[in-house]
Amino acid sequence: MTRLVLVGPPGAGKGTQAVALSEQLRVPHISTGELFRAHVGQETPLGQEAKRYLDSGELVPDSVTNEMVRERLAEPDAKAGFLLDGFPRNTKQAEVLGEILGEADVTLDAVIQLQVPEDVVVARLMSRGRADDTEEVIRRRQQIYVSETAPLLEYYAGILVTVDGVGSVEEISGRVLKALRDRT
Ligand SMILES: Nc1ncnc2c1ncn2[C@@H]1O[C@H](COP(=O)(O)OP(=O)(O)O)[C@@H](O)[C@H]1O
Repeated sequence: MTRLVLVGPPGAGKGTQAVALSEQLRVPHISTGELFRAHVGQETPLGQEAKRYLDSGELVPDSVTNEMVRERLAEPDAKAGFLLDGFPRNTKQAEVLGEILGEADVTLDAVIQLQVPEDVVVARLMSRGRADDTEEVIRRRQQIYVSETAPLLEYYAGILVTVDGVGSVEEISGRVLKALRDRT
């Protein structure tokens, strides 16, 4: 049970849970948002391309995102497993992920959905204060989640594990680990 994807609206706590879960499961945490922010911070060509999308809350074009993920998954530490956070974010990206894994003859074990009511999500984001956490950009990211990312729940219906994302960090990671155990 080591190749996992974490899905949930912005503010669902994916990043926080991913850190806790990747420690417990001993797999690398791969966050596309963090990878993009690192590129922007280091002013790489990819970062220069991605910056305006991050600033506005739009998705970075699939061609850029997919290549970045492909390279990250090719690194040795991702061979035995990974926890993807923020990717895929639409069904096209999910298809590309399927191709990347197919080339290595492996498949996803589970897609974990963190379920959090929208008012809780917005309150969390407003108090977080990251550069892209202004009200307008938050609203745009939520819209994109509904229109682009939520269809993944259908796409992954067969391996979807839905977990209540309201509670303490430990409570929620405990729920995820239990749900993964109960599944097999
Ligand atoms: N898979 C992806 N495809 C396209 N853009 C992405 C992807 N992952 C992250 N991004 C970009 O990075 C931004 C921040 O992502 P992330 O850190 O996951 O934040 P959040 O989960 O709060 O939306 C997104 O708004 C988007 O611009």
